Amino acid sequence: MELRKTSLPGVVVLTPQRFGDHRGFFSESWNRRVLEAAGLHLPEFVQDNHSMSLEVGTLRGLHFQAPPHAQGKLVRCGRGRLFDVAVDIRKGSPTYGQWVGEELSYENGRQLWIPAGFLHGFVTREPDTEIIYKCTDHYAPDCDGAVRWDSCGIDWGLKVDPVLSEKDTIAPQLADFDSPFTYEGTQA
Ligand SMILES: Cc1cn([C@H]2C[C@H](O)[C@@H](COP(=O)(O)OP(=O)(O)O[C@H]3O[C@@H](C)C(=O)[C@@H](O)[C@H]3O)O2)c(=O)[nH]c1=O
Repeated sequence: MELRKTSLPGVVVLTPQRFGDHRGFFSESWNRRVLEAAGLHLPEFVQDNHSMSLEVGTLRGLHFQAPPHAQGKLVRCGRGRLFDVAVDIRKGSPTYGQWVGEELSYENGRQLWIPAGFLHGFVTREPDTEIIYKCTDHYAPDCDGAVRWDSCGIDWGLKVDPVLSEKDTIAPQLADFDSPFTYEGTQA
């Protein structure tokens, strides 16, 4: 397991080991003991999500769940290729409003750990791209929230207009958004 810090403290890129042979490969996509030995202590996960997006340029985000159902997410790509993004929305954080992005693909096997207190979103870079992510809290529609994808200065690398949900089209701009999160220092 290889761990790489990003420019946002707490957001980490993980690359699990792959064992290739004539059949293909084997990889432990999640192993708490291995991660803890490498120094990353993550909260308990209670829900796994899986979605597929048909078209290149499908953009889902930027999403969060507010406390008391805030979610940390461990994200990977099951098929295809996507650009995954986290934005710090913890009030008082030295990196409030800053973003990091990482390309996650079936080929590279990378994962992104996004703690609670960050927006999450992604755009697909191949047709039929699948994303799979573990969450630290259950889905709570009443706590569900979104910020406009184009209000955080993110370079999505888009070559076409994104395919969006209705909810994501009408989300507020980051500048008009009153975040429910407060900075409490860097945490897993
Ligand atoms: C997120 C979620 C949605 N749903 C339902 C609600 C709705 O009918 C349908 C589609 O929901 P959405 O449009 O919110 O799906 P989507 O736009 O893919 O939302 C997801 O985007 C990424 C970026 C995230 O980080 C996730 O947490 C989640 O917000 O699935 C669940 O049943 N459980 C869940 O955990």
